[in-house]
Amino acid sequence: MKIAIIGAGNLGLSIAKGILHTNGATTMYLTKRHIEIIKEYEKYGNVTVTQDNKLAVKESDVLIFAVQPGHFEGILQEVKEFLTEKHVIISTITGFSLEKIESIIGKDAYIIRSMPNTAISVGKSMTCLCSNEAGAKRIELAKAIFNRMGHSMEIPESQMQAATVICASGIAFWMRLIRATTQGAIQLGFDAKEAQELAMHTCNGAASLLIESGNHPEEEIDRVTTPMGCTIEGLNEMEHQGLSSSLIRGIVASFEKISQIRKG
Ligand SMILES: NC(=O)C1=CN([C@@H]2O[C@H](COP(=O)(O)OP(=O)(O)OC[C@H]3O[C@@H](n4cnc5c(N)ncnc54)[C@H](OP(=O)(O)O)[C@@H]3O)[C@@H](O)[C@H]2O)C=CC1
Ligand SMILES: O=C(O)[C@@H]1CCC=N1
Repeated sequence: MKIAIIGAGNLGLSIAKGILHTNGATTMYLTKRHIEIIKEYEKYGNVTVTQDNKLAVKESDVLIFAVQPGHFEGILQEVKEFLTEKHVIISTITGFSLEKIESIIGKDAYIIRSMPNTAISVGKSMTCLCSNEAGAKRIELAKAIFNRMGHSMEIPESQMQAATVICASGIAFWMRLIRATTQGAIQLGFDAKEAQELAMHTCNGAASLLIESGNHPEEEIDRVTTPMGCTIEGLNEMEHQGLSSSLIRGIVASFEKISQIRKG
């Protein structure tokens, strides 16, 4: 697979790492304007780092766009004359609709919108996908690419905004929960490194329990909460302080912000 990542920033480089980690490409082009800081990626023999988006497009089949929303249209205009039938266009851009992409490069292009997260760098991204009508013929290919680097789900485009909050921003939300747990553990006497180790692996265990058992979280909570014990005491205090409520409100605020970005 010949892959280009147009916009090798935070997300683009995470995808590049995930692809390298899984030997997912025969050749990979990484583009950005200031390439000095990513030149080191050329140590992987099959990687070319360049400012030249047109070259990357001509030399690749799968094009993953990971630039800021305000840059996307200009870049599509720049490369559109080099797009051919061989290309699969995968956009990670928040709030940029399939219709808008089609209006720039045409309805016949195979266009996929994807919403991965930065855990793609370690092969653990939850990635949501949707496509335009033509792109439906390439959605299985896109799923195969992202399934090598985590788990994917095809969703209607109308849910992409919600998926952005839950899956992409979600990484930051979970990080803060892990960080807060770490701070609690430090207060209880663990040193900082140990505290983070305890928090990370407990979080990993909780998610794995649900993934592997298919159980509802409350079923697992019931197994932990001894009557009159310390777990229910802590959990109820967290809820009195608004734990679930603040998470839900944060998720909704994040969702509403994307609507503003789209309008802007
Ligand atoms: N970060 C995340 O976790 C997620 C981000 N997204 C979406 O992915 C997109 C990228 O986000 P993120 O990685 O955080 O943003 P970054 O700003 O980190 O990365 C964007 C990159 O695009 C490059 N760029 C800008 N102009 C051009 C150009 N003309 N040609 C080639 N490259 C260019 C920039 O580098 P330079 O200035 O050197 O050109 C920069 O490295 C956004 O649309 C975001 O909504 C989606 C899911 C998760
Ligand atoms: O914060 C943002 O707007 C982008 C989209 C999801 C993750 N980062």
